[in-house]
Amino acid sequence: MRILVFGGTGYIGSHTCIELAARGHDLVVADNLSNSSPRVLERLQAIIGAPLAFRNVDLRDREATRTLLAGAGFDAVVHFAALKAVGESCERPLDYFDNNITGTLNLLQAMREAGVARLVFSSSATVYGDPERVPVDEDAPLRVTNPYGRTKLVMEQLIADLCSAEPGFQAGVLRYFNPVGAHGSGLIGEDPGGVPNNLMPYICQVAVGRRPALSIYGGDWPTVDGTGVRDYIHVLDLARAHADALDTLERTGAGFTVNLGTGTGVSVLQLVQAFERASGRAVPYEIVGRRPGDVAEVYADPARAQSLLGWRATLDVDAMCRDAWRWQSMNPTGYAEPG
Ligand SMILES: NC(=O)c1ccc[n+]([C@@H]2O[C@H](COP(=O)([O-])OP(=O)(O)OC[C@H]3O[C@@H](n4cnc5c(N)ncnc54)[C@H](O)[C@@H]3O)[C@@H](O)[C@H]2O)c1
Ligand SMILES: O=c1ccn([C@@H]2O[C@H](COP(=O)(O)OP(=O)(O)O[C@H]3O[C@H](CO)[C@@H](O)[C@H](O)[C@H]3O)[C@@H](O)[C@H]2O)c(=O)[nH]1
Repeated sequence: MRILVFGGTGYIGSHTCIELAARGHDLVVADNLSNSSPRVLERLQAIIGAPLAFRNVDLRDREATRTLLAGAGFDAVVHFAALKAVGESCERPLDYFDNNITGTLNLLQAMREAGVARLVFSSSATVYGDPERVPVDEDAPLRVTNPYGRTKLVMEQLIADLCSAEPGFQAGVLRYFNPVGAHGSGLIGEDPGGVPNNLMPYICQVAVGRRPALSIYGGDWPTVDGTGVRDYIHVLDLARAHADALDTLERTGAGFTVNLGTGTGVSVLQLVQAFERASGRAVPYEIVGRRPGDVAEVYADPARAQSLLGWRATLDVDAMCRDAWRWQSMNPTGYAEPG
């Protein structure tokens, strides 16, 4: 298939490009580089062993998005491009609505005009808010707790309405749990700007000496050891799911919404210990107050992804930590030049 990967220089998009290229697809990567480095492209080309077409396009630019798709012969679009920081979305909700929702509308319109009828969309477990029970399956009530989550829910709904109105249009909606880890080459990985919001990149930066200690947000949650429990999933497993989702859309002609998680909950302390084992480095931490908006325990029921896509996660927490550490130790300052 000829595939447009929007947001393809980002963390999950870049790993997915490798999987799609390995399966013989012809790729065009588009991104406005608002949260990724152009260096990703060089690294991707080194891993793939072939040139990779890149277009610097902002999804908010409707004309540029139309031009990108028009007559380009794409069979499908994989749509990663979004702003994703929960705290920032509370401070700047309009930017999130504009970037994520308007951007997605522009993309859907451009797809329609260009006759591209297959979409794989990055959604998030954030659409479940604070779930009533775990594991969470796809029929659990949807309720969001912040503007970022709202954009994901609205985008899912817009896509569902379009699929109902136009039976030829098919979408695979993928609800990711907590993506971590990196490609085994150590050449690409997660490189958040500023202070990391998420646990694994924070642990990596402590282990590599960029930050003194991890703050653990709460030691009194009703969980196995009092710290928050999440479903961490290796980004390589996640990448594979996108290729499987495209194959499933092509094979069945029917859209779907699936959770992508391992089905296993891991606490903050368990992740810290696994990381220390994998890296041989100490990760000093202190337990501080709870972070506003956090919940005790969220992990997936991944059964639907297995039955519909034939996909299940195969890489465990030790592999996630080993690969995250390889990336961080080979690139202590991420994609930026050290110094
Ligand atoms: N990483 C997570 O924890 C997580 C969890 C659930 C869902 N998701 C979703 O998965 C997708 C990918 O996440 P990621 O972790 O790779 O994030 P990322 O920020 O690394 O990648 C997103 C990419 O999209 C690009 N982009 C953003 N707005 C754009 C625009 N208007 N036009 C063109 N490009 C634009 C950014 O420059 C970046 O390269 C996002 O939609 C995110 O919301 C991520
Ligand atoms: O410095 C830190 C960072 C996180 N945590 C804890 O670690 C766990 C995981 O936190 P984080 O990595 O921030 O993930 P989530 O809070 O689960 O949120 C992520 O996963 C959600 C579900 O996919 C998405 O909606 C969010 O956008 C994404 O940030 C939670 O218990 C946090 O309290 C700490 O203790 N210290």
